[in-house]
Amino acid sequence: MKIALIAHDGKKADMVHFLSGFKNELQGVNVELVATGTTGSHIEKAGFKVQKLLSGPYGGDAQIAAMAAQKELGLIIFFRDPLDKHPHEPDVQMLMRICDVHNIPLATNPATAEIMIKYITTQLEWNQKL
Ligand SMILES: O=C(CO)COP(=O)(O)O
Repeated sequence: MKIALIAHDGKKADMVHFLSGFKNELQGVNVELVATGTTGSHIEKAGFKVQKLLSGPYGGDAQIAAMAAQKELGLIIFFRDPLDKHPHEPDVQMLMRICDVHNIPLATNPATAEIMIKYITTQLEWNQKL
């Protein structure tokens, strides 16, 4: 399963902290990570293998939306910063709309993402044992 990761600048540290907490679980299952450019660089530095797309403001969110529309993603984790402005807000809205159009799970905060990651890693672990 492919998981897309995106974090606004004010939430990048939260993303790295979150993923690091699930490193063992994620490494034990068949999960591929894809991320917008700068988020991907942070994740890579934390020791994860990740496919990096364009930076968000340069089209990275749109690339993730295209992957979602083509059913290439099992889950999107997007830690948005609700206290900051973003020049590419239309792309952000478009990504969230595409997730709803195609019924793609989208976690926009760590509490939701934790529930999803725990569920997914348990299910994948179970399937890999079958
Ligand atoms: O802007 C973003 C999400 O809207 C994230 O993009 P970066 O990961 O390139 O900073």
